[in-house]
Amino acid sequence: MTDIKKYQGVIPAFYACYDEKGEISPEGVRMFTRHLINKGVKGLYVGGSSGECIYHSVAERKLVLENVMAEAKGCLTIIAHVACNSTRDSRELAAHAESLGVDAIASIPPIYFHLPPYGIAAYWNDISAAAPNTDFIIYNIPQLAGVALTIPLLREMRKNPRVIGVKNSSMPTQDIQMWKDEGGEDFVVMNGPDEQFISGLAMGATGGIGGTYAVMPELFLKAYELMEAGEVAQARAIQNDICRIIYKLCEAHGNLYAVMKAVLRGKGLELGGVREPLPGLGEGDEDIAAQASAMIDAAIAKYC
Ligand SMILES: CC(=O)N[C@H](C=O)[C@@H](O)[C@H](O)[C@H](O)CO
Ligand SMILES: CC(=O)C(=O)O
Repeated sequence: MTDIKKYQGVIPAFYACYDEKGEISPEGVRMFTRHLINKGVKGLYVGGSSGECIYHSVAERKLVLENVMAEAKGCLTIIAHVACNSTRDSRELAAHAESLGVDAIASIPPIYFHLPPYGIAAYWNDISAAAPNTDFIIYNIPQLAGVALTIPLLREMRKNPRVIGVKNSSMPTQDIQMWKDEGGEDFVVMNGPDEQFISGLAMGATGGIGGTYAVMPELFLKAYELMEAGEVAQARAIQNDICRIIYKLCEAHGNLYAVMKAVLRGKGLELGGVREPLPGLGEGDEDIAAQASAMIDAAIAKYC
């Protein structure tokens, strides 16, 4: 039986941490993990989109997870995203994640080739079978993966007792309602789009996993707390500020993750840049990061 409480709350997506040469920095990973533990988040989503997983080798992804676990095991809920292009590599990461004692593994659908539903189910079940004692979370992100979760596919996947939930990054919050209704009371459904955090919660999401949480965890934690308490008006005020901050971050020429790491750099946390082909910071982007950082500080001072 899943302990749904483990997934109730704010789970930042972990960023890739590089040294000055652009290699994975184990020290950076540990420092960033400690930083987020100190902020009071519920857990971490490691090796997902925000973790730049698709640009990392299997060995690099293991190194990241090992260093996160060294700091966070036993004090945070850890969800390791393990999907690679091939089932073979994904299974290797799944088994590795289980050996480290993560709470759950997660997987996007197979990318590039749009496989039929039975091919997607086989991929997910093969990955899950490589971590036979670990919860499995389906990652639905149709706008990037190119294929979407459907109710028939979810029904098929729920024959696997390890499938405990969906991380839903599609834009309709209606999808959250559908997965939750199909899965039942104890089924975990995590909100993806940070711009709709409180709407996802209102539709019944268990909690959220998001790419921008790590630059402003205080705001997401406060919004979550207010939604739990039924204080929707104040939660909405925070959500509005969160959205304005995200729009500011997205004004930059550089990739969102590069800008968010610039924000964290300004707060004393050096996590490096982003791996190519993601565009790094361009002219004027430092200013945008500084403006976003000031907006974050002001919102924290106002609400937290
Ligand atoms: C498409 C995508 O990456 N979605 C992320 C996960 O659901 C979000 O957390 C975004 O990073 C966030 O909403 C910013 O747009
Ligand atoms: C943002 C997110 O959900 C990810 O990193 O996959």
